[in-house]
Amino acid sequence: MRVDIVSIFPEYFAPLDLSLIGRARANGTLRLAVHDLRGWTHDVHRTVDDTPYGGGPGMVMRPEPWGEALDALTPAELPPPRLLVPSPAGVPFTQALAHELAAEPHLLFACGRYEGIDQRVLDHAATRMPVTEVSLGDYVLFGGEVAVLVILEAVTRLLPGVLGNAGSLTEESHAHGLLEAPMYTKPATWRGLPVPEVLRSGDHGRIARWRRDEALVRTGRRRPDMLAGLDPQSLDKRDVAA
Ligand SMILES: CN1CCCC[C@@H]1Cn1ccc2ccc(-c3n[nH]c(N)c3C#N)cc21
Repeated sequence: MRVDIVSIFPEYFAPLDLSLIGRARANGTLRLAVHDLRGWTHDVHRTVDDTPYGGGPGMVMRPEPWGEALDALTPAELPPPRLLVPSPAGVPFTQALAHELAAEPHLLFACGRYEGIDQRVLDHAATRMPVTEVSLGDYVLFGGEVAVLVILEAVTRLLPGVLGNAGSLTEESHAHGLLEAPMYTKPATWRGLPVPEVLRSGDHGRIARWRRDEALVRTGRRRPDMLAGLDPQSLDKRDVAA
């Protein structure tokens, strides 16, 4: 997968040299490049923002540098990338969308700042590539960089070979529509608190049932909305009893 990121704070993405993403880049699974939007400005002050038409607080990101940046990163001889624009007004970023993005050959992230990017940048881009405005959640950040870090981590871990134990992808929260069951490791008792006996029983059927039951209870208590969205086909009669 090829990933291009455009931002006025390219240094935000230094952490992408670390850990599993760093390894994915080193082995070629992920080909990532970060670009400074100011590289597409032509004035001495390298201006990327201006006052909003219609008035109001703050500044808006000018369309010209963005237009030139997106042109430079979407050469006509290559298939167009999917443009992702983090925004509080975007569609919710979910595990399902992470899987969708993990299947894309080329992602192009546009990190806005200030009050956002001039809408015409997205409208013009949509005439030549798929554009998705995406939101991490119902809270407000300073800009899109943190969102790109989150999205990139969620997507990269789904790429083949990135996670050593691909099995963990099938057992984690949101993978099967439920929150993950509680996890334990040694010692068997810690500060007087024991590990649930079933997890030390060696009975894998009982363990799987216990984990399923715990996941259902935890999801019902913390995220009843997820239970409502669960495919009834994925439940069995023992779940109903749980
Ligand atoms: C505060 N300021 C005036 C109100 C509008 C937003 C603006 C700040 N801002 C500029 C670019 C930009 C991109 C993403 C986000 C963002 N906030 N919350 C999310 N879940 C986000 C995502 N993903 C915020 C951004």
